[in-house]
Formats: sequence, structure tokens, C-alpha cells
Amino acid sequence: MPRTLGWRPSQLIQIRRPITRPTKSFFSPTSLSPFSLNKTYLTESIRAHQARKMAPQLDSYFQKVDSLSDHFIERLRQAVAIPSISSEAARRPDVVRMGQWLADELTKLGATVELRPLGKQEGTDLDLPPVVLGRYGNDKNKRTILVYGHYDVQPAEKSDGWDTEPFELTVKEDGRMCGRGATDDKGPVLGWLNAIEAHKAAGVDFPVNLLMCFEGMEEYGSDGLEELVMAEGKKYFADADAVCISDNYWLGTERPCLTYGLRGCNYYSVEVSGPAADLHSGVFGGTAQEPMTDLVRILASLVDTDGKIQIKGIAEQVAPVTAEEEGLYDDIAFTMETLHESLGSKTTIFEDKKKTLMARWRFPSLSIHGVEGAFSNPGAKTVIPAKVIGKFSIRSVPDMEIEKTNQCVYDHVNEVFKKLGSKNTMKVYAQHCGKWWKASPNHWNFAAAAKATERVWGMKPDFTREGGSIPITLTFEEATGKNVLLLPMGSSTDGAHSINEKLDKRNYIEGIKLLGAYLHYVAEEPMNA
Ligand SMILES: C[C@H](N)C(=O)N[C@@H](Cc1c[nH]cn1)C(=O)O
Ligand SMILES: [Zn+2]
Ligand SMILES: [Zn+2]
Repeated sequence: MPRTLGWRPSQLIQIRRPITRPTKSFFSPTSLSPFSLNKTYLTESIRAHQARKMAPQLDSYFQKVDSLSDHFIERLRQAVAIPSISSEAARRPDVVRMGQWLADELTKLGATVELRPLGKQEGTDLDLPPVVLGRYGNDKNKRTILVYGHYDVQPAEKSDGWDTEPFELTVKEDGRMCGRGATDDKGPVLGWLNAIEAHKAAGVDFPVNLLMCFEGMEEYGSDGLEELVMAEGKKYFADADAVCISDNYWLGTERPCLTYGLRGCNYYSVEVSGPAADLHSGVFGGTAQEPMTDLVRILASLVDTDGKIQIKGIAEQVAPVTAEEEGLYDDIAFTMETLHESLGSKTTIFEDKKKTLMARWRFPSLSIHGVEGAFSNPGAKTVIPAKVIGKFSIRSVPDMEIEKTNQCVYDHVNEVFKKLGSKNTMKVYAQHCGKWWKASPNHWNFAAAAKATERVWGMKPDFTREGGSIPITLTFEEATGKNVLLLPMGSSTDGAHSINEKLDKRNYIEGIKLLGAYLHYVAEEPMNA
């Protein structure tokens, strides 16, 4: 049974409803759409707000962030040095060490911290890394904000093509701070700790109570977390007035954004096996049916060069584009040049901005990630691999359903394999599945973040959706019944999951200011919202 984060088979109907209901809004009784929000309410609200010039204590906080910037970079250096790769069993002790380090840092700052065990990783004897639960402040007269982030990272080896050691934070002269996890998601997680520390050091009252939930398995489908979040929704997280997650990226490099949607991710394996062991291709080539030959044919059948998914029943599930949505994309600060810069090439599928944004935000995509068991080193080994496992994933969008999508994939792969007439054996299964999320930004939580963005960055944020996935987001929304905001720190050129991942010093330091300012503006939003 695949792990299906954000989805329980027995509760499919009740729990898996897409959450697109309008959340309570204090500023307008009429239903402003996410798309009209940017142009109408926010402009007025921010203007009025700027006129009042609130929160003078923010200036002291900002100055303290600047003066502590070297110390905050040092904290990031220590975090990056722990190779907390969740997908590699051998690195599990490092993931656990990272969780412990985070808990210790929080404790030193005065937070109350628990390390919650999550039991065994499904199908293994391996302990899952603990969830770091923390609370800073417990003042009934203040709002409570629940923040989530992850302290695990994607794999990284210098030999993958990194210019520097991936687990040694290297700060370049131009401000790039390179290291695995710098932007995804250690920098943003430490942003919350740094915000606490700078408030303390500046003698500025922390404006809210902060609840924290930091996990160590996000890059591997958030194994075990859904149960904890559901169970704690009305317990540990009961006081939360809203949720904030900093774990995605700006669309470009210059304009900040607030994010109200994520794609889901269904991750699949296709195993093809034949011979009992790897074979000499000179001796057995032409005599044994080769698993790799079957696998490449299966993988090749999934998607075409222009990214069009070839599996029947996927496109049919996608919500149609509405007239209102058509007008949304033009105003977004995104250019094909920015995309080329992030990509490091001009090999884009589409030539225009609107089609590109739609492909990332509101249409599904299928990516082929790799083949386990295949020869992949430099050189020319003449081997016939005995068993190969192809890995691919589908990023899902409204109104796709996890179970229906899985069935379409299984039917397609089985049919293609059958047509090959191979004597090898094949099985296809989902490793983990997480549902897409789309919320309403018409909420004081987003309004506070927009004001904070204007204050720190001097410009209005774009309202964006994200092509990536943060599987637990929907669960937080359901478990707490509160609005969830994604407030990114890093930019489009950060190279999350890629070689030379970086976070710009500017985004880290201003990002720490942004997180703190957001909490101040949250505290000022009308309590009747
Ligand atoms: C957007 C976030 N920082 C992220 O990188 N999420 C991962 C999560 C994941 C891993 N497997 C499935 N989902 C991603 O989008 O790949
Ligand atoms: Zn992340
Ligand atoms: Zn990631």
C-alpha cells in the first residue's frame, strides 16, 4: 500500500475534499477572489497602513537583525554541516542529530521543546526522525502562529557537479551562501529562531506566541507526520490562530511573493527483473531478455518531449481554466528571461510566460527521476543489469484524485509492458502520494504578510501558486481549521534539489526581518477576523 500523505482510504470522501472554501475575511463581506485581492484590498490597506507608520519597534528589530547577521550565518553554517538526508537510510543518524541540534538551539533561546518520536519508517526497521515541537510564549492576550518547516535535505555529493562541498556552507563574495539545505529548508527554519533571538537582543517584545513543528522526513513524503498533525490539531496546536510555512521560493529574483497553492506529488517505482544476477553482455547479450530494455520502453511511454502526459485519464481530471483565471497571469512579475536564468539554459517547453506559469501552477507534470540498479558511473562497463527500478512522479493539481491517478498509472504501465511480450517480470507501485492544496488568500494572515513584505522589501508581493509540493500543508489546514500562508524566503535561482543550492545572504537577512515583521503585523490585525 503506498503511503498517501493527506489521504486516508477510509475517509476519502470526507477528508480528501479539495479545500477551496473561502476563509473568514475581515475586510470584505463580498467574496473577493484571490485574483482581485492584489489589485483592490491590499493596495488600499497597505496605503492606509503605511500612512499610520505602525510598529516603530520594528526598526530596532531590523537593526538588531543586521548587527547579528554574521552570527545568523554561522548558525546556518552549523545546520548545513549536518548531512540530514532523509531518503538515505545510512544518513538517518545525521537526520536525528539535526533534529536534536535544532531542539537544543530552540531550548537555548527559551522555547519549550519536545522531540516527538514517530515510530518506524513504513516497511522498514528504521526509526523515523523525531518531530521537533516547540512553543515560544504563552500569553493569552497574544495571537498564536503555528510555523512549520523541515530540517531534512535532499541527497548531495560533490561528485554530482557541485563547485563546493555541499555540506560546508560557502559564502561567496556576491552574497551567495552555497550548501545543501541552505534554501530548502534550513535557512527559512532558522529564520524563525533568528527572529526570536533578534527580538530578545533588541529588547523588543515578541508580538505573538509561536508554535513550531519541524520535521525530518519532508523530502521523503513526510512519513508519519500526518497522523501526528491530525492528532495534535486540537491539542498541541489548539491555540493556533493561523499557520505559516516558509518552504518555497519567489518566482524570480526581485519580487517577493505570498503563495496560496501547491501541486501534489505521487511518486512511483517500476521494477523490472529477469536474470538472477547482473550478466556479461558479451556472453549473454542477445540470449537473455534485458530488464533495462523493457524499462526504458515503459518510461518512454509516459510523457512526450513537450511534457504532455501520455497516460489516459490524467488530463480528464484537471479542473478547467476559468475566465477569471485567464486574466491572472499577466500581472505576475515573471519573465521568460528569469526562467532561463533559473534554468541555466533556454530549453523551455513554452516560449511565453502565461503558458509557462500555467504549466507550473495549474497543470500536472510527469518527471522521470532515475533508474536504480542501472550502470551510471563514468566509463564503459559491459553489464546487463538483472533488476532495474525506474522512478517517476506526477505533480498533481485540482481536481485530480490520488487513487484515480494511481489506477490510471498502473493500467497504463501494465498495458505497455503486456504489449512488449517480455518474459521478464514487472511491478509498478506508488511510493508516496501527497495531495495538491489551494487556499484563499483573502484572510488577515495574508494581509499581515503583504504588509510585512511592503515594509521590508518596499514593494507589494505577487500572489502565486507553487509547482512543488509540501505534502503536510493541507493536513495543517484540516487539523487546525485555520488559514495557511506560504511565505517564501529564497528566490527562483536558489537551485533547491539541484547542485550548488544556495540562499542569497540578502534573502536570508531580509527574510529574517520579514518573518519577524509578519508576526508584528499579525498581532495588529483586527481580532474579530
Ligand atoms: C517545495 C518544498 N521545498 C519541496 O522541495 N518539497 C518536495 C517535497 C516532496 C518530496 N517528495 C514529494 N514531495 C518536492 O516538491 O519535491
Ligand atoms: Zn522544502
Ligand atoms: Zn525540497
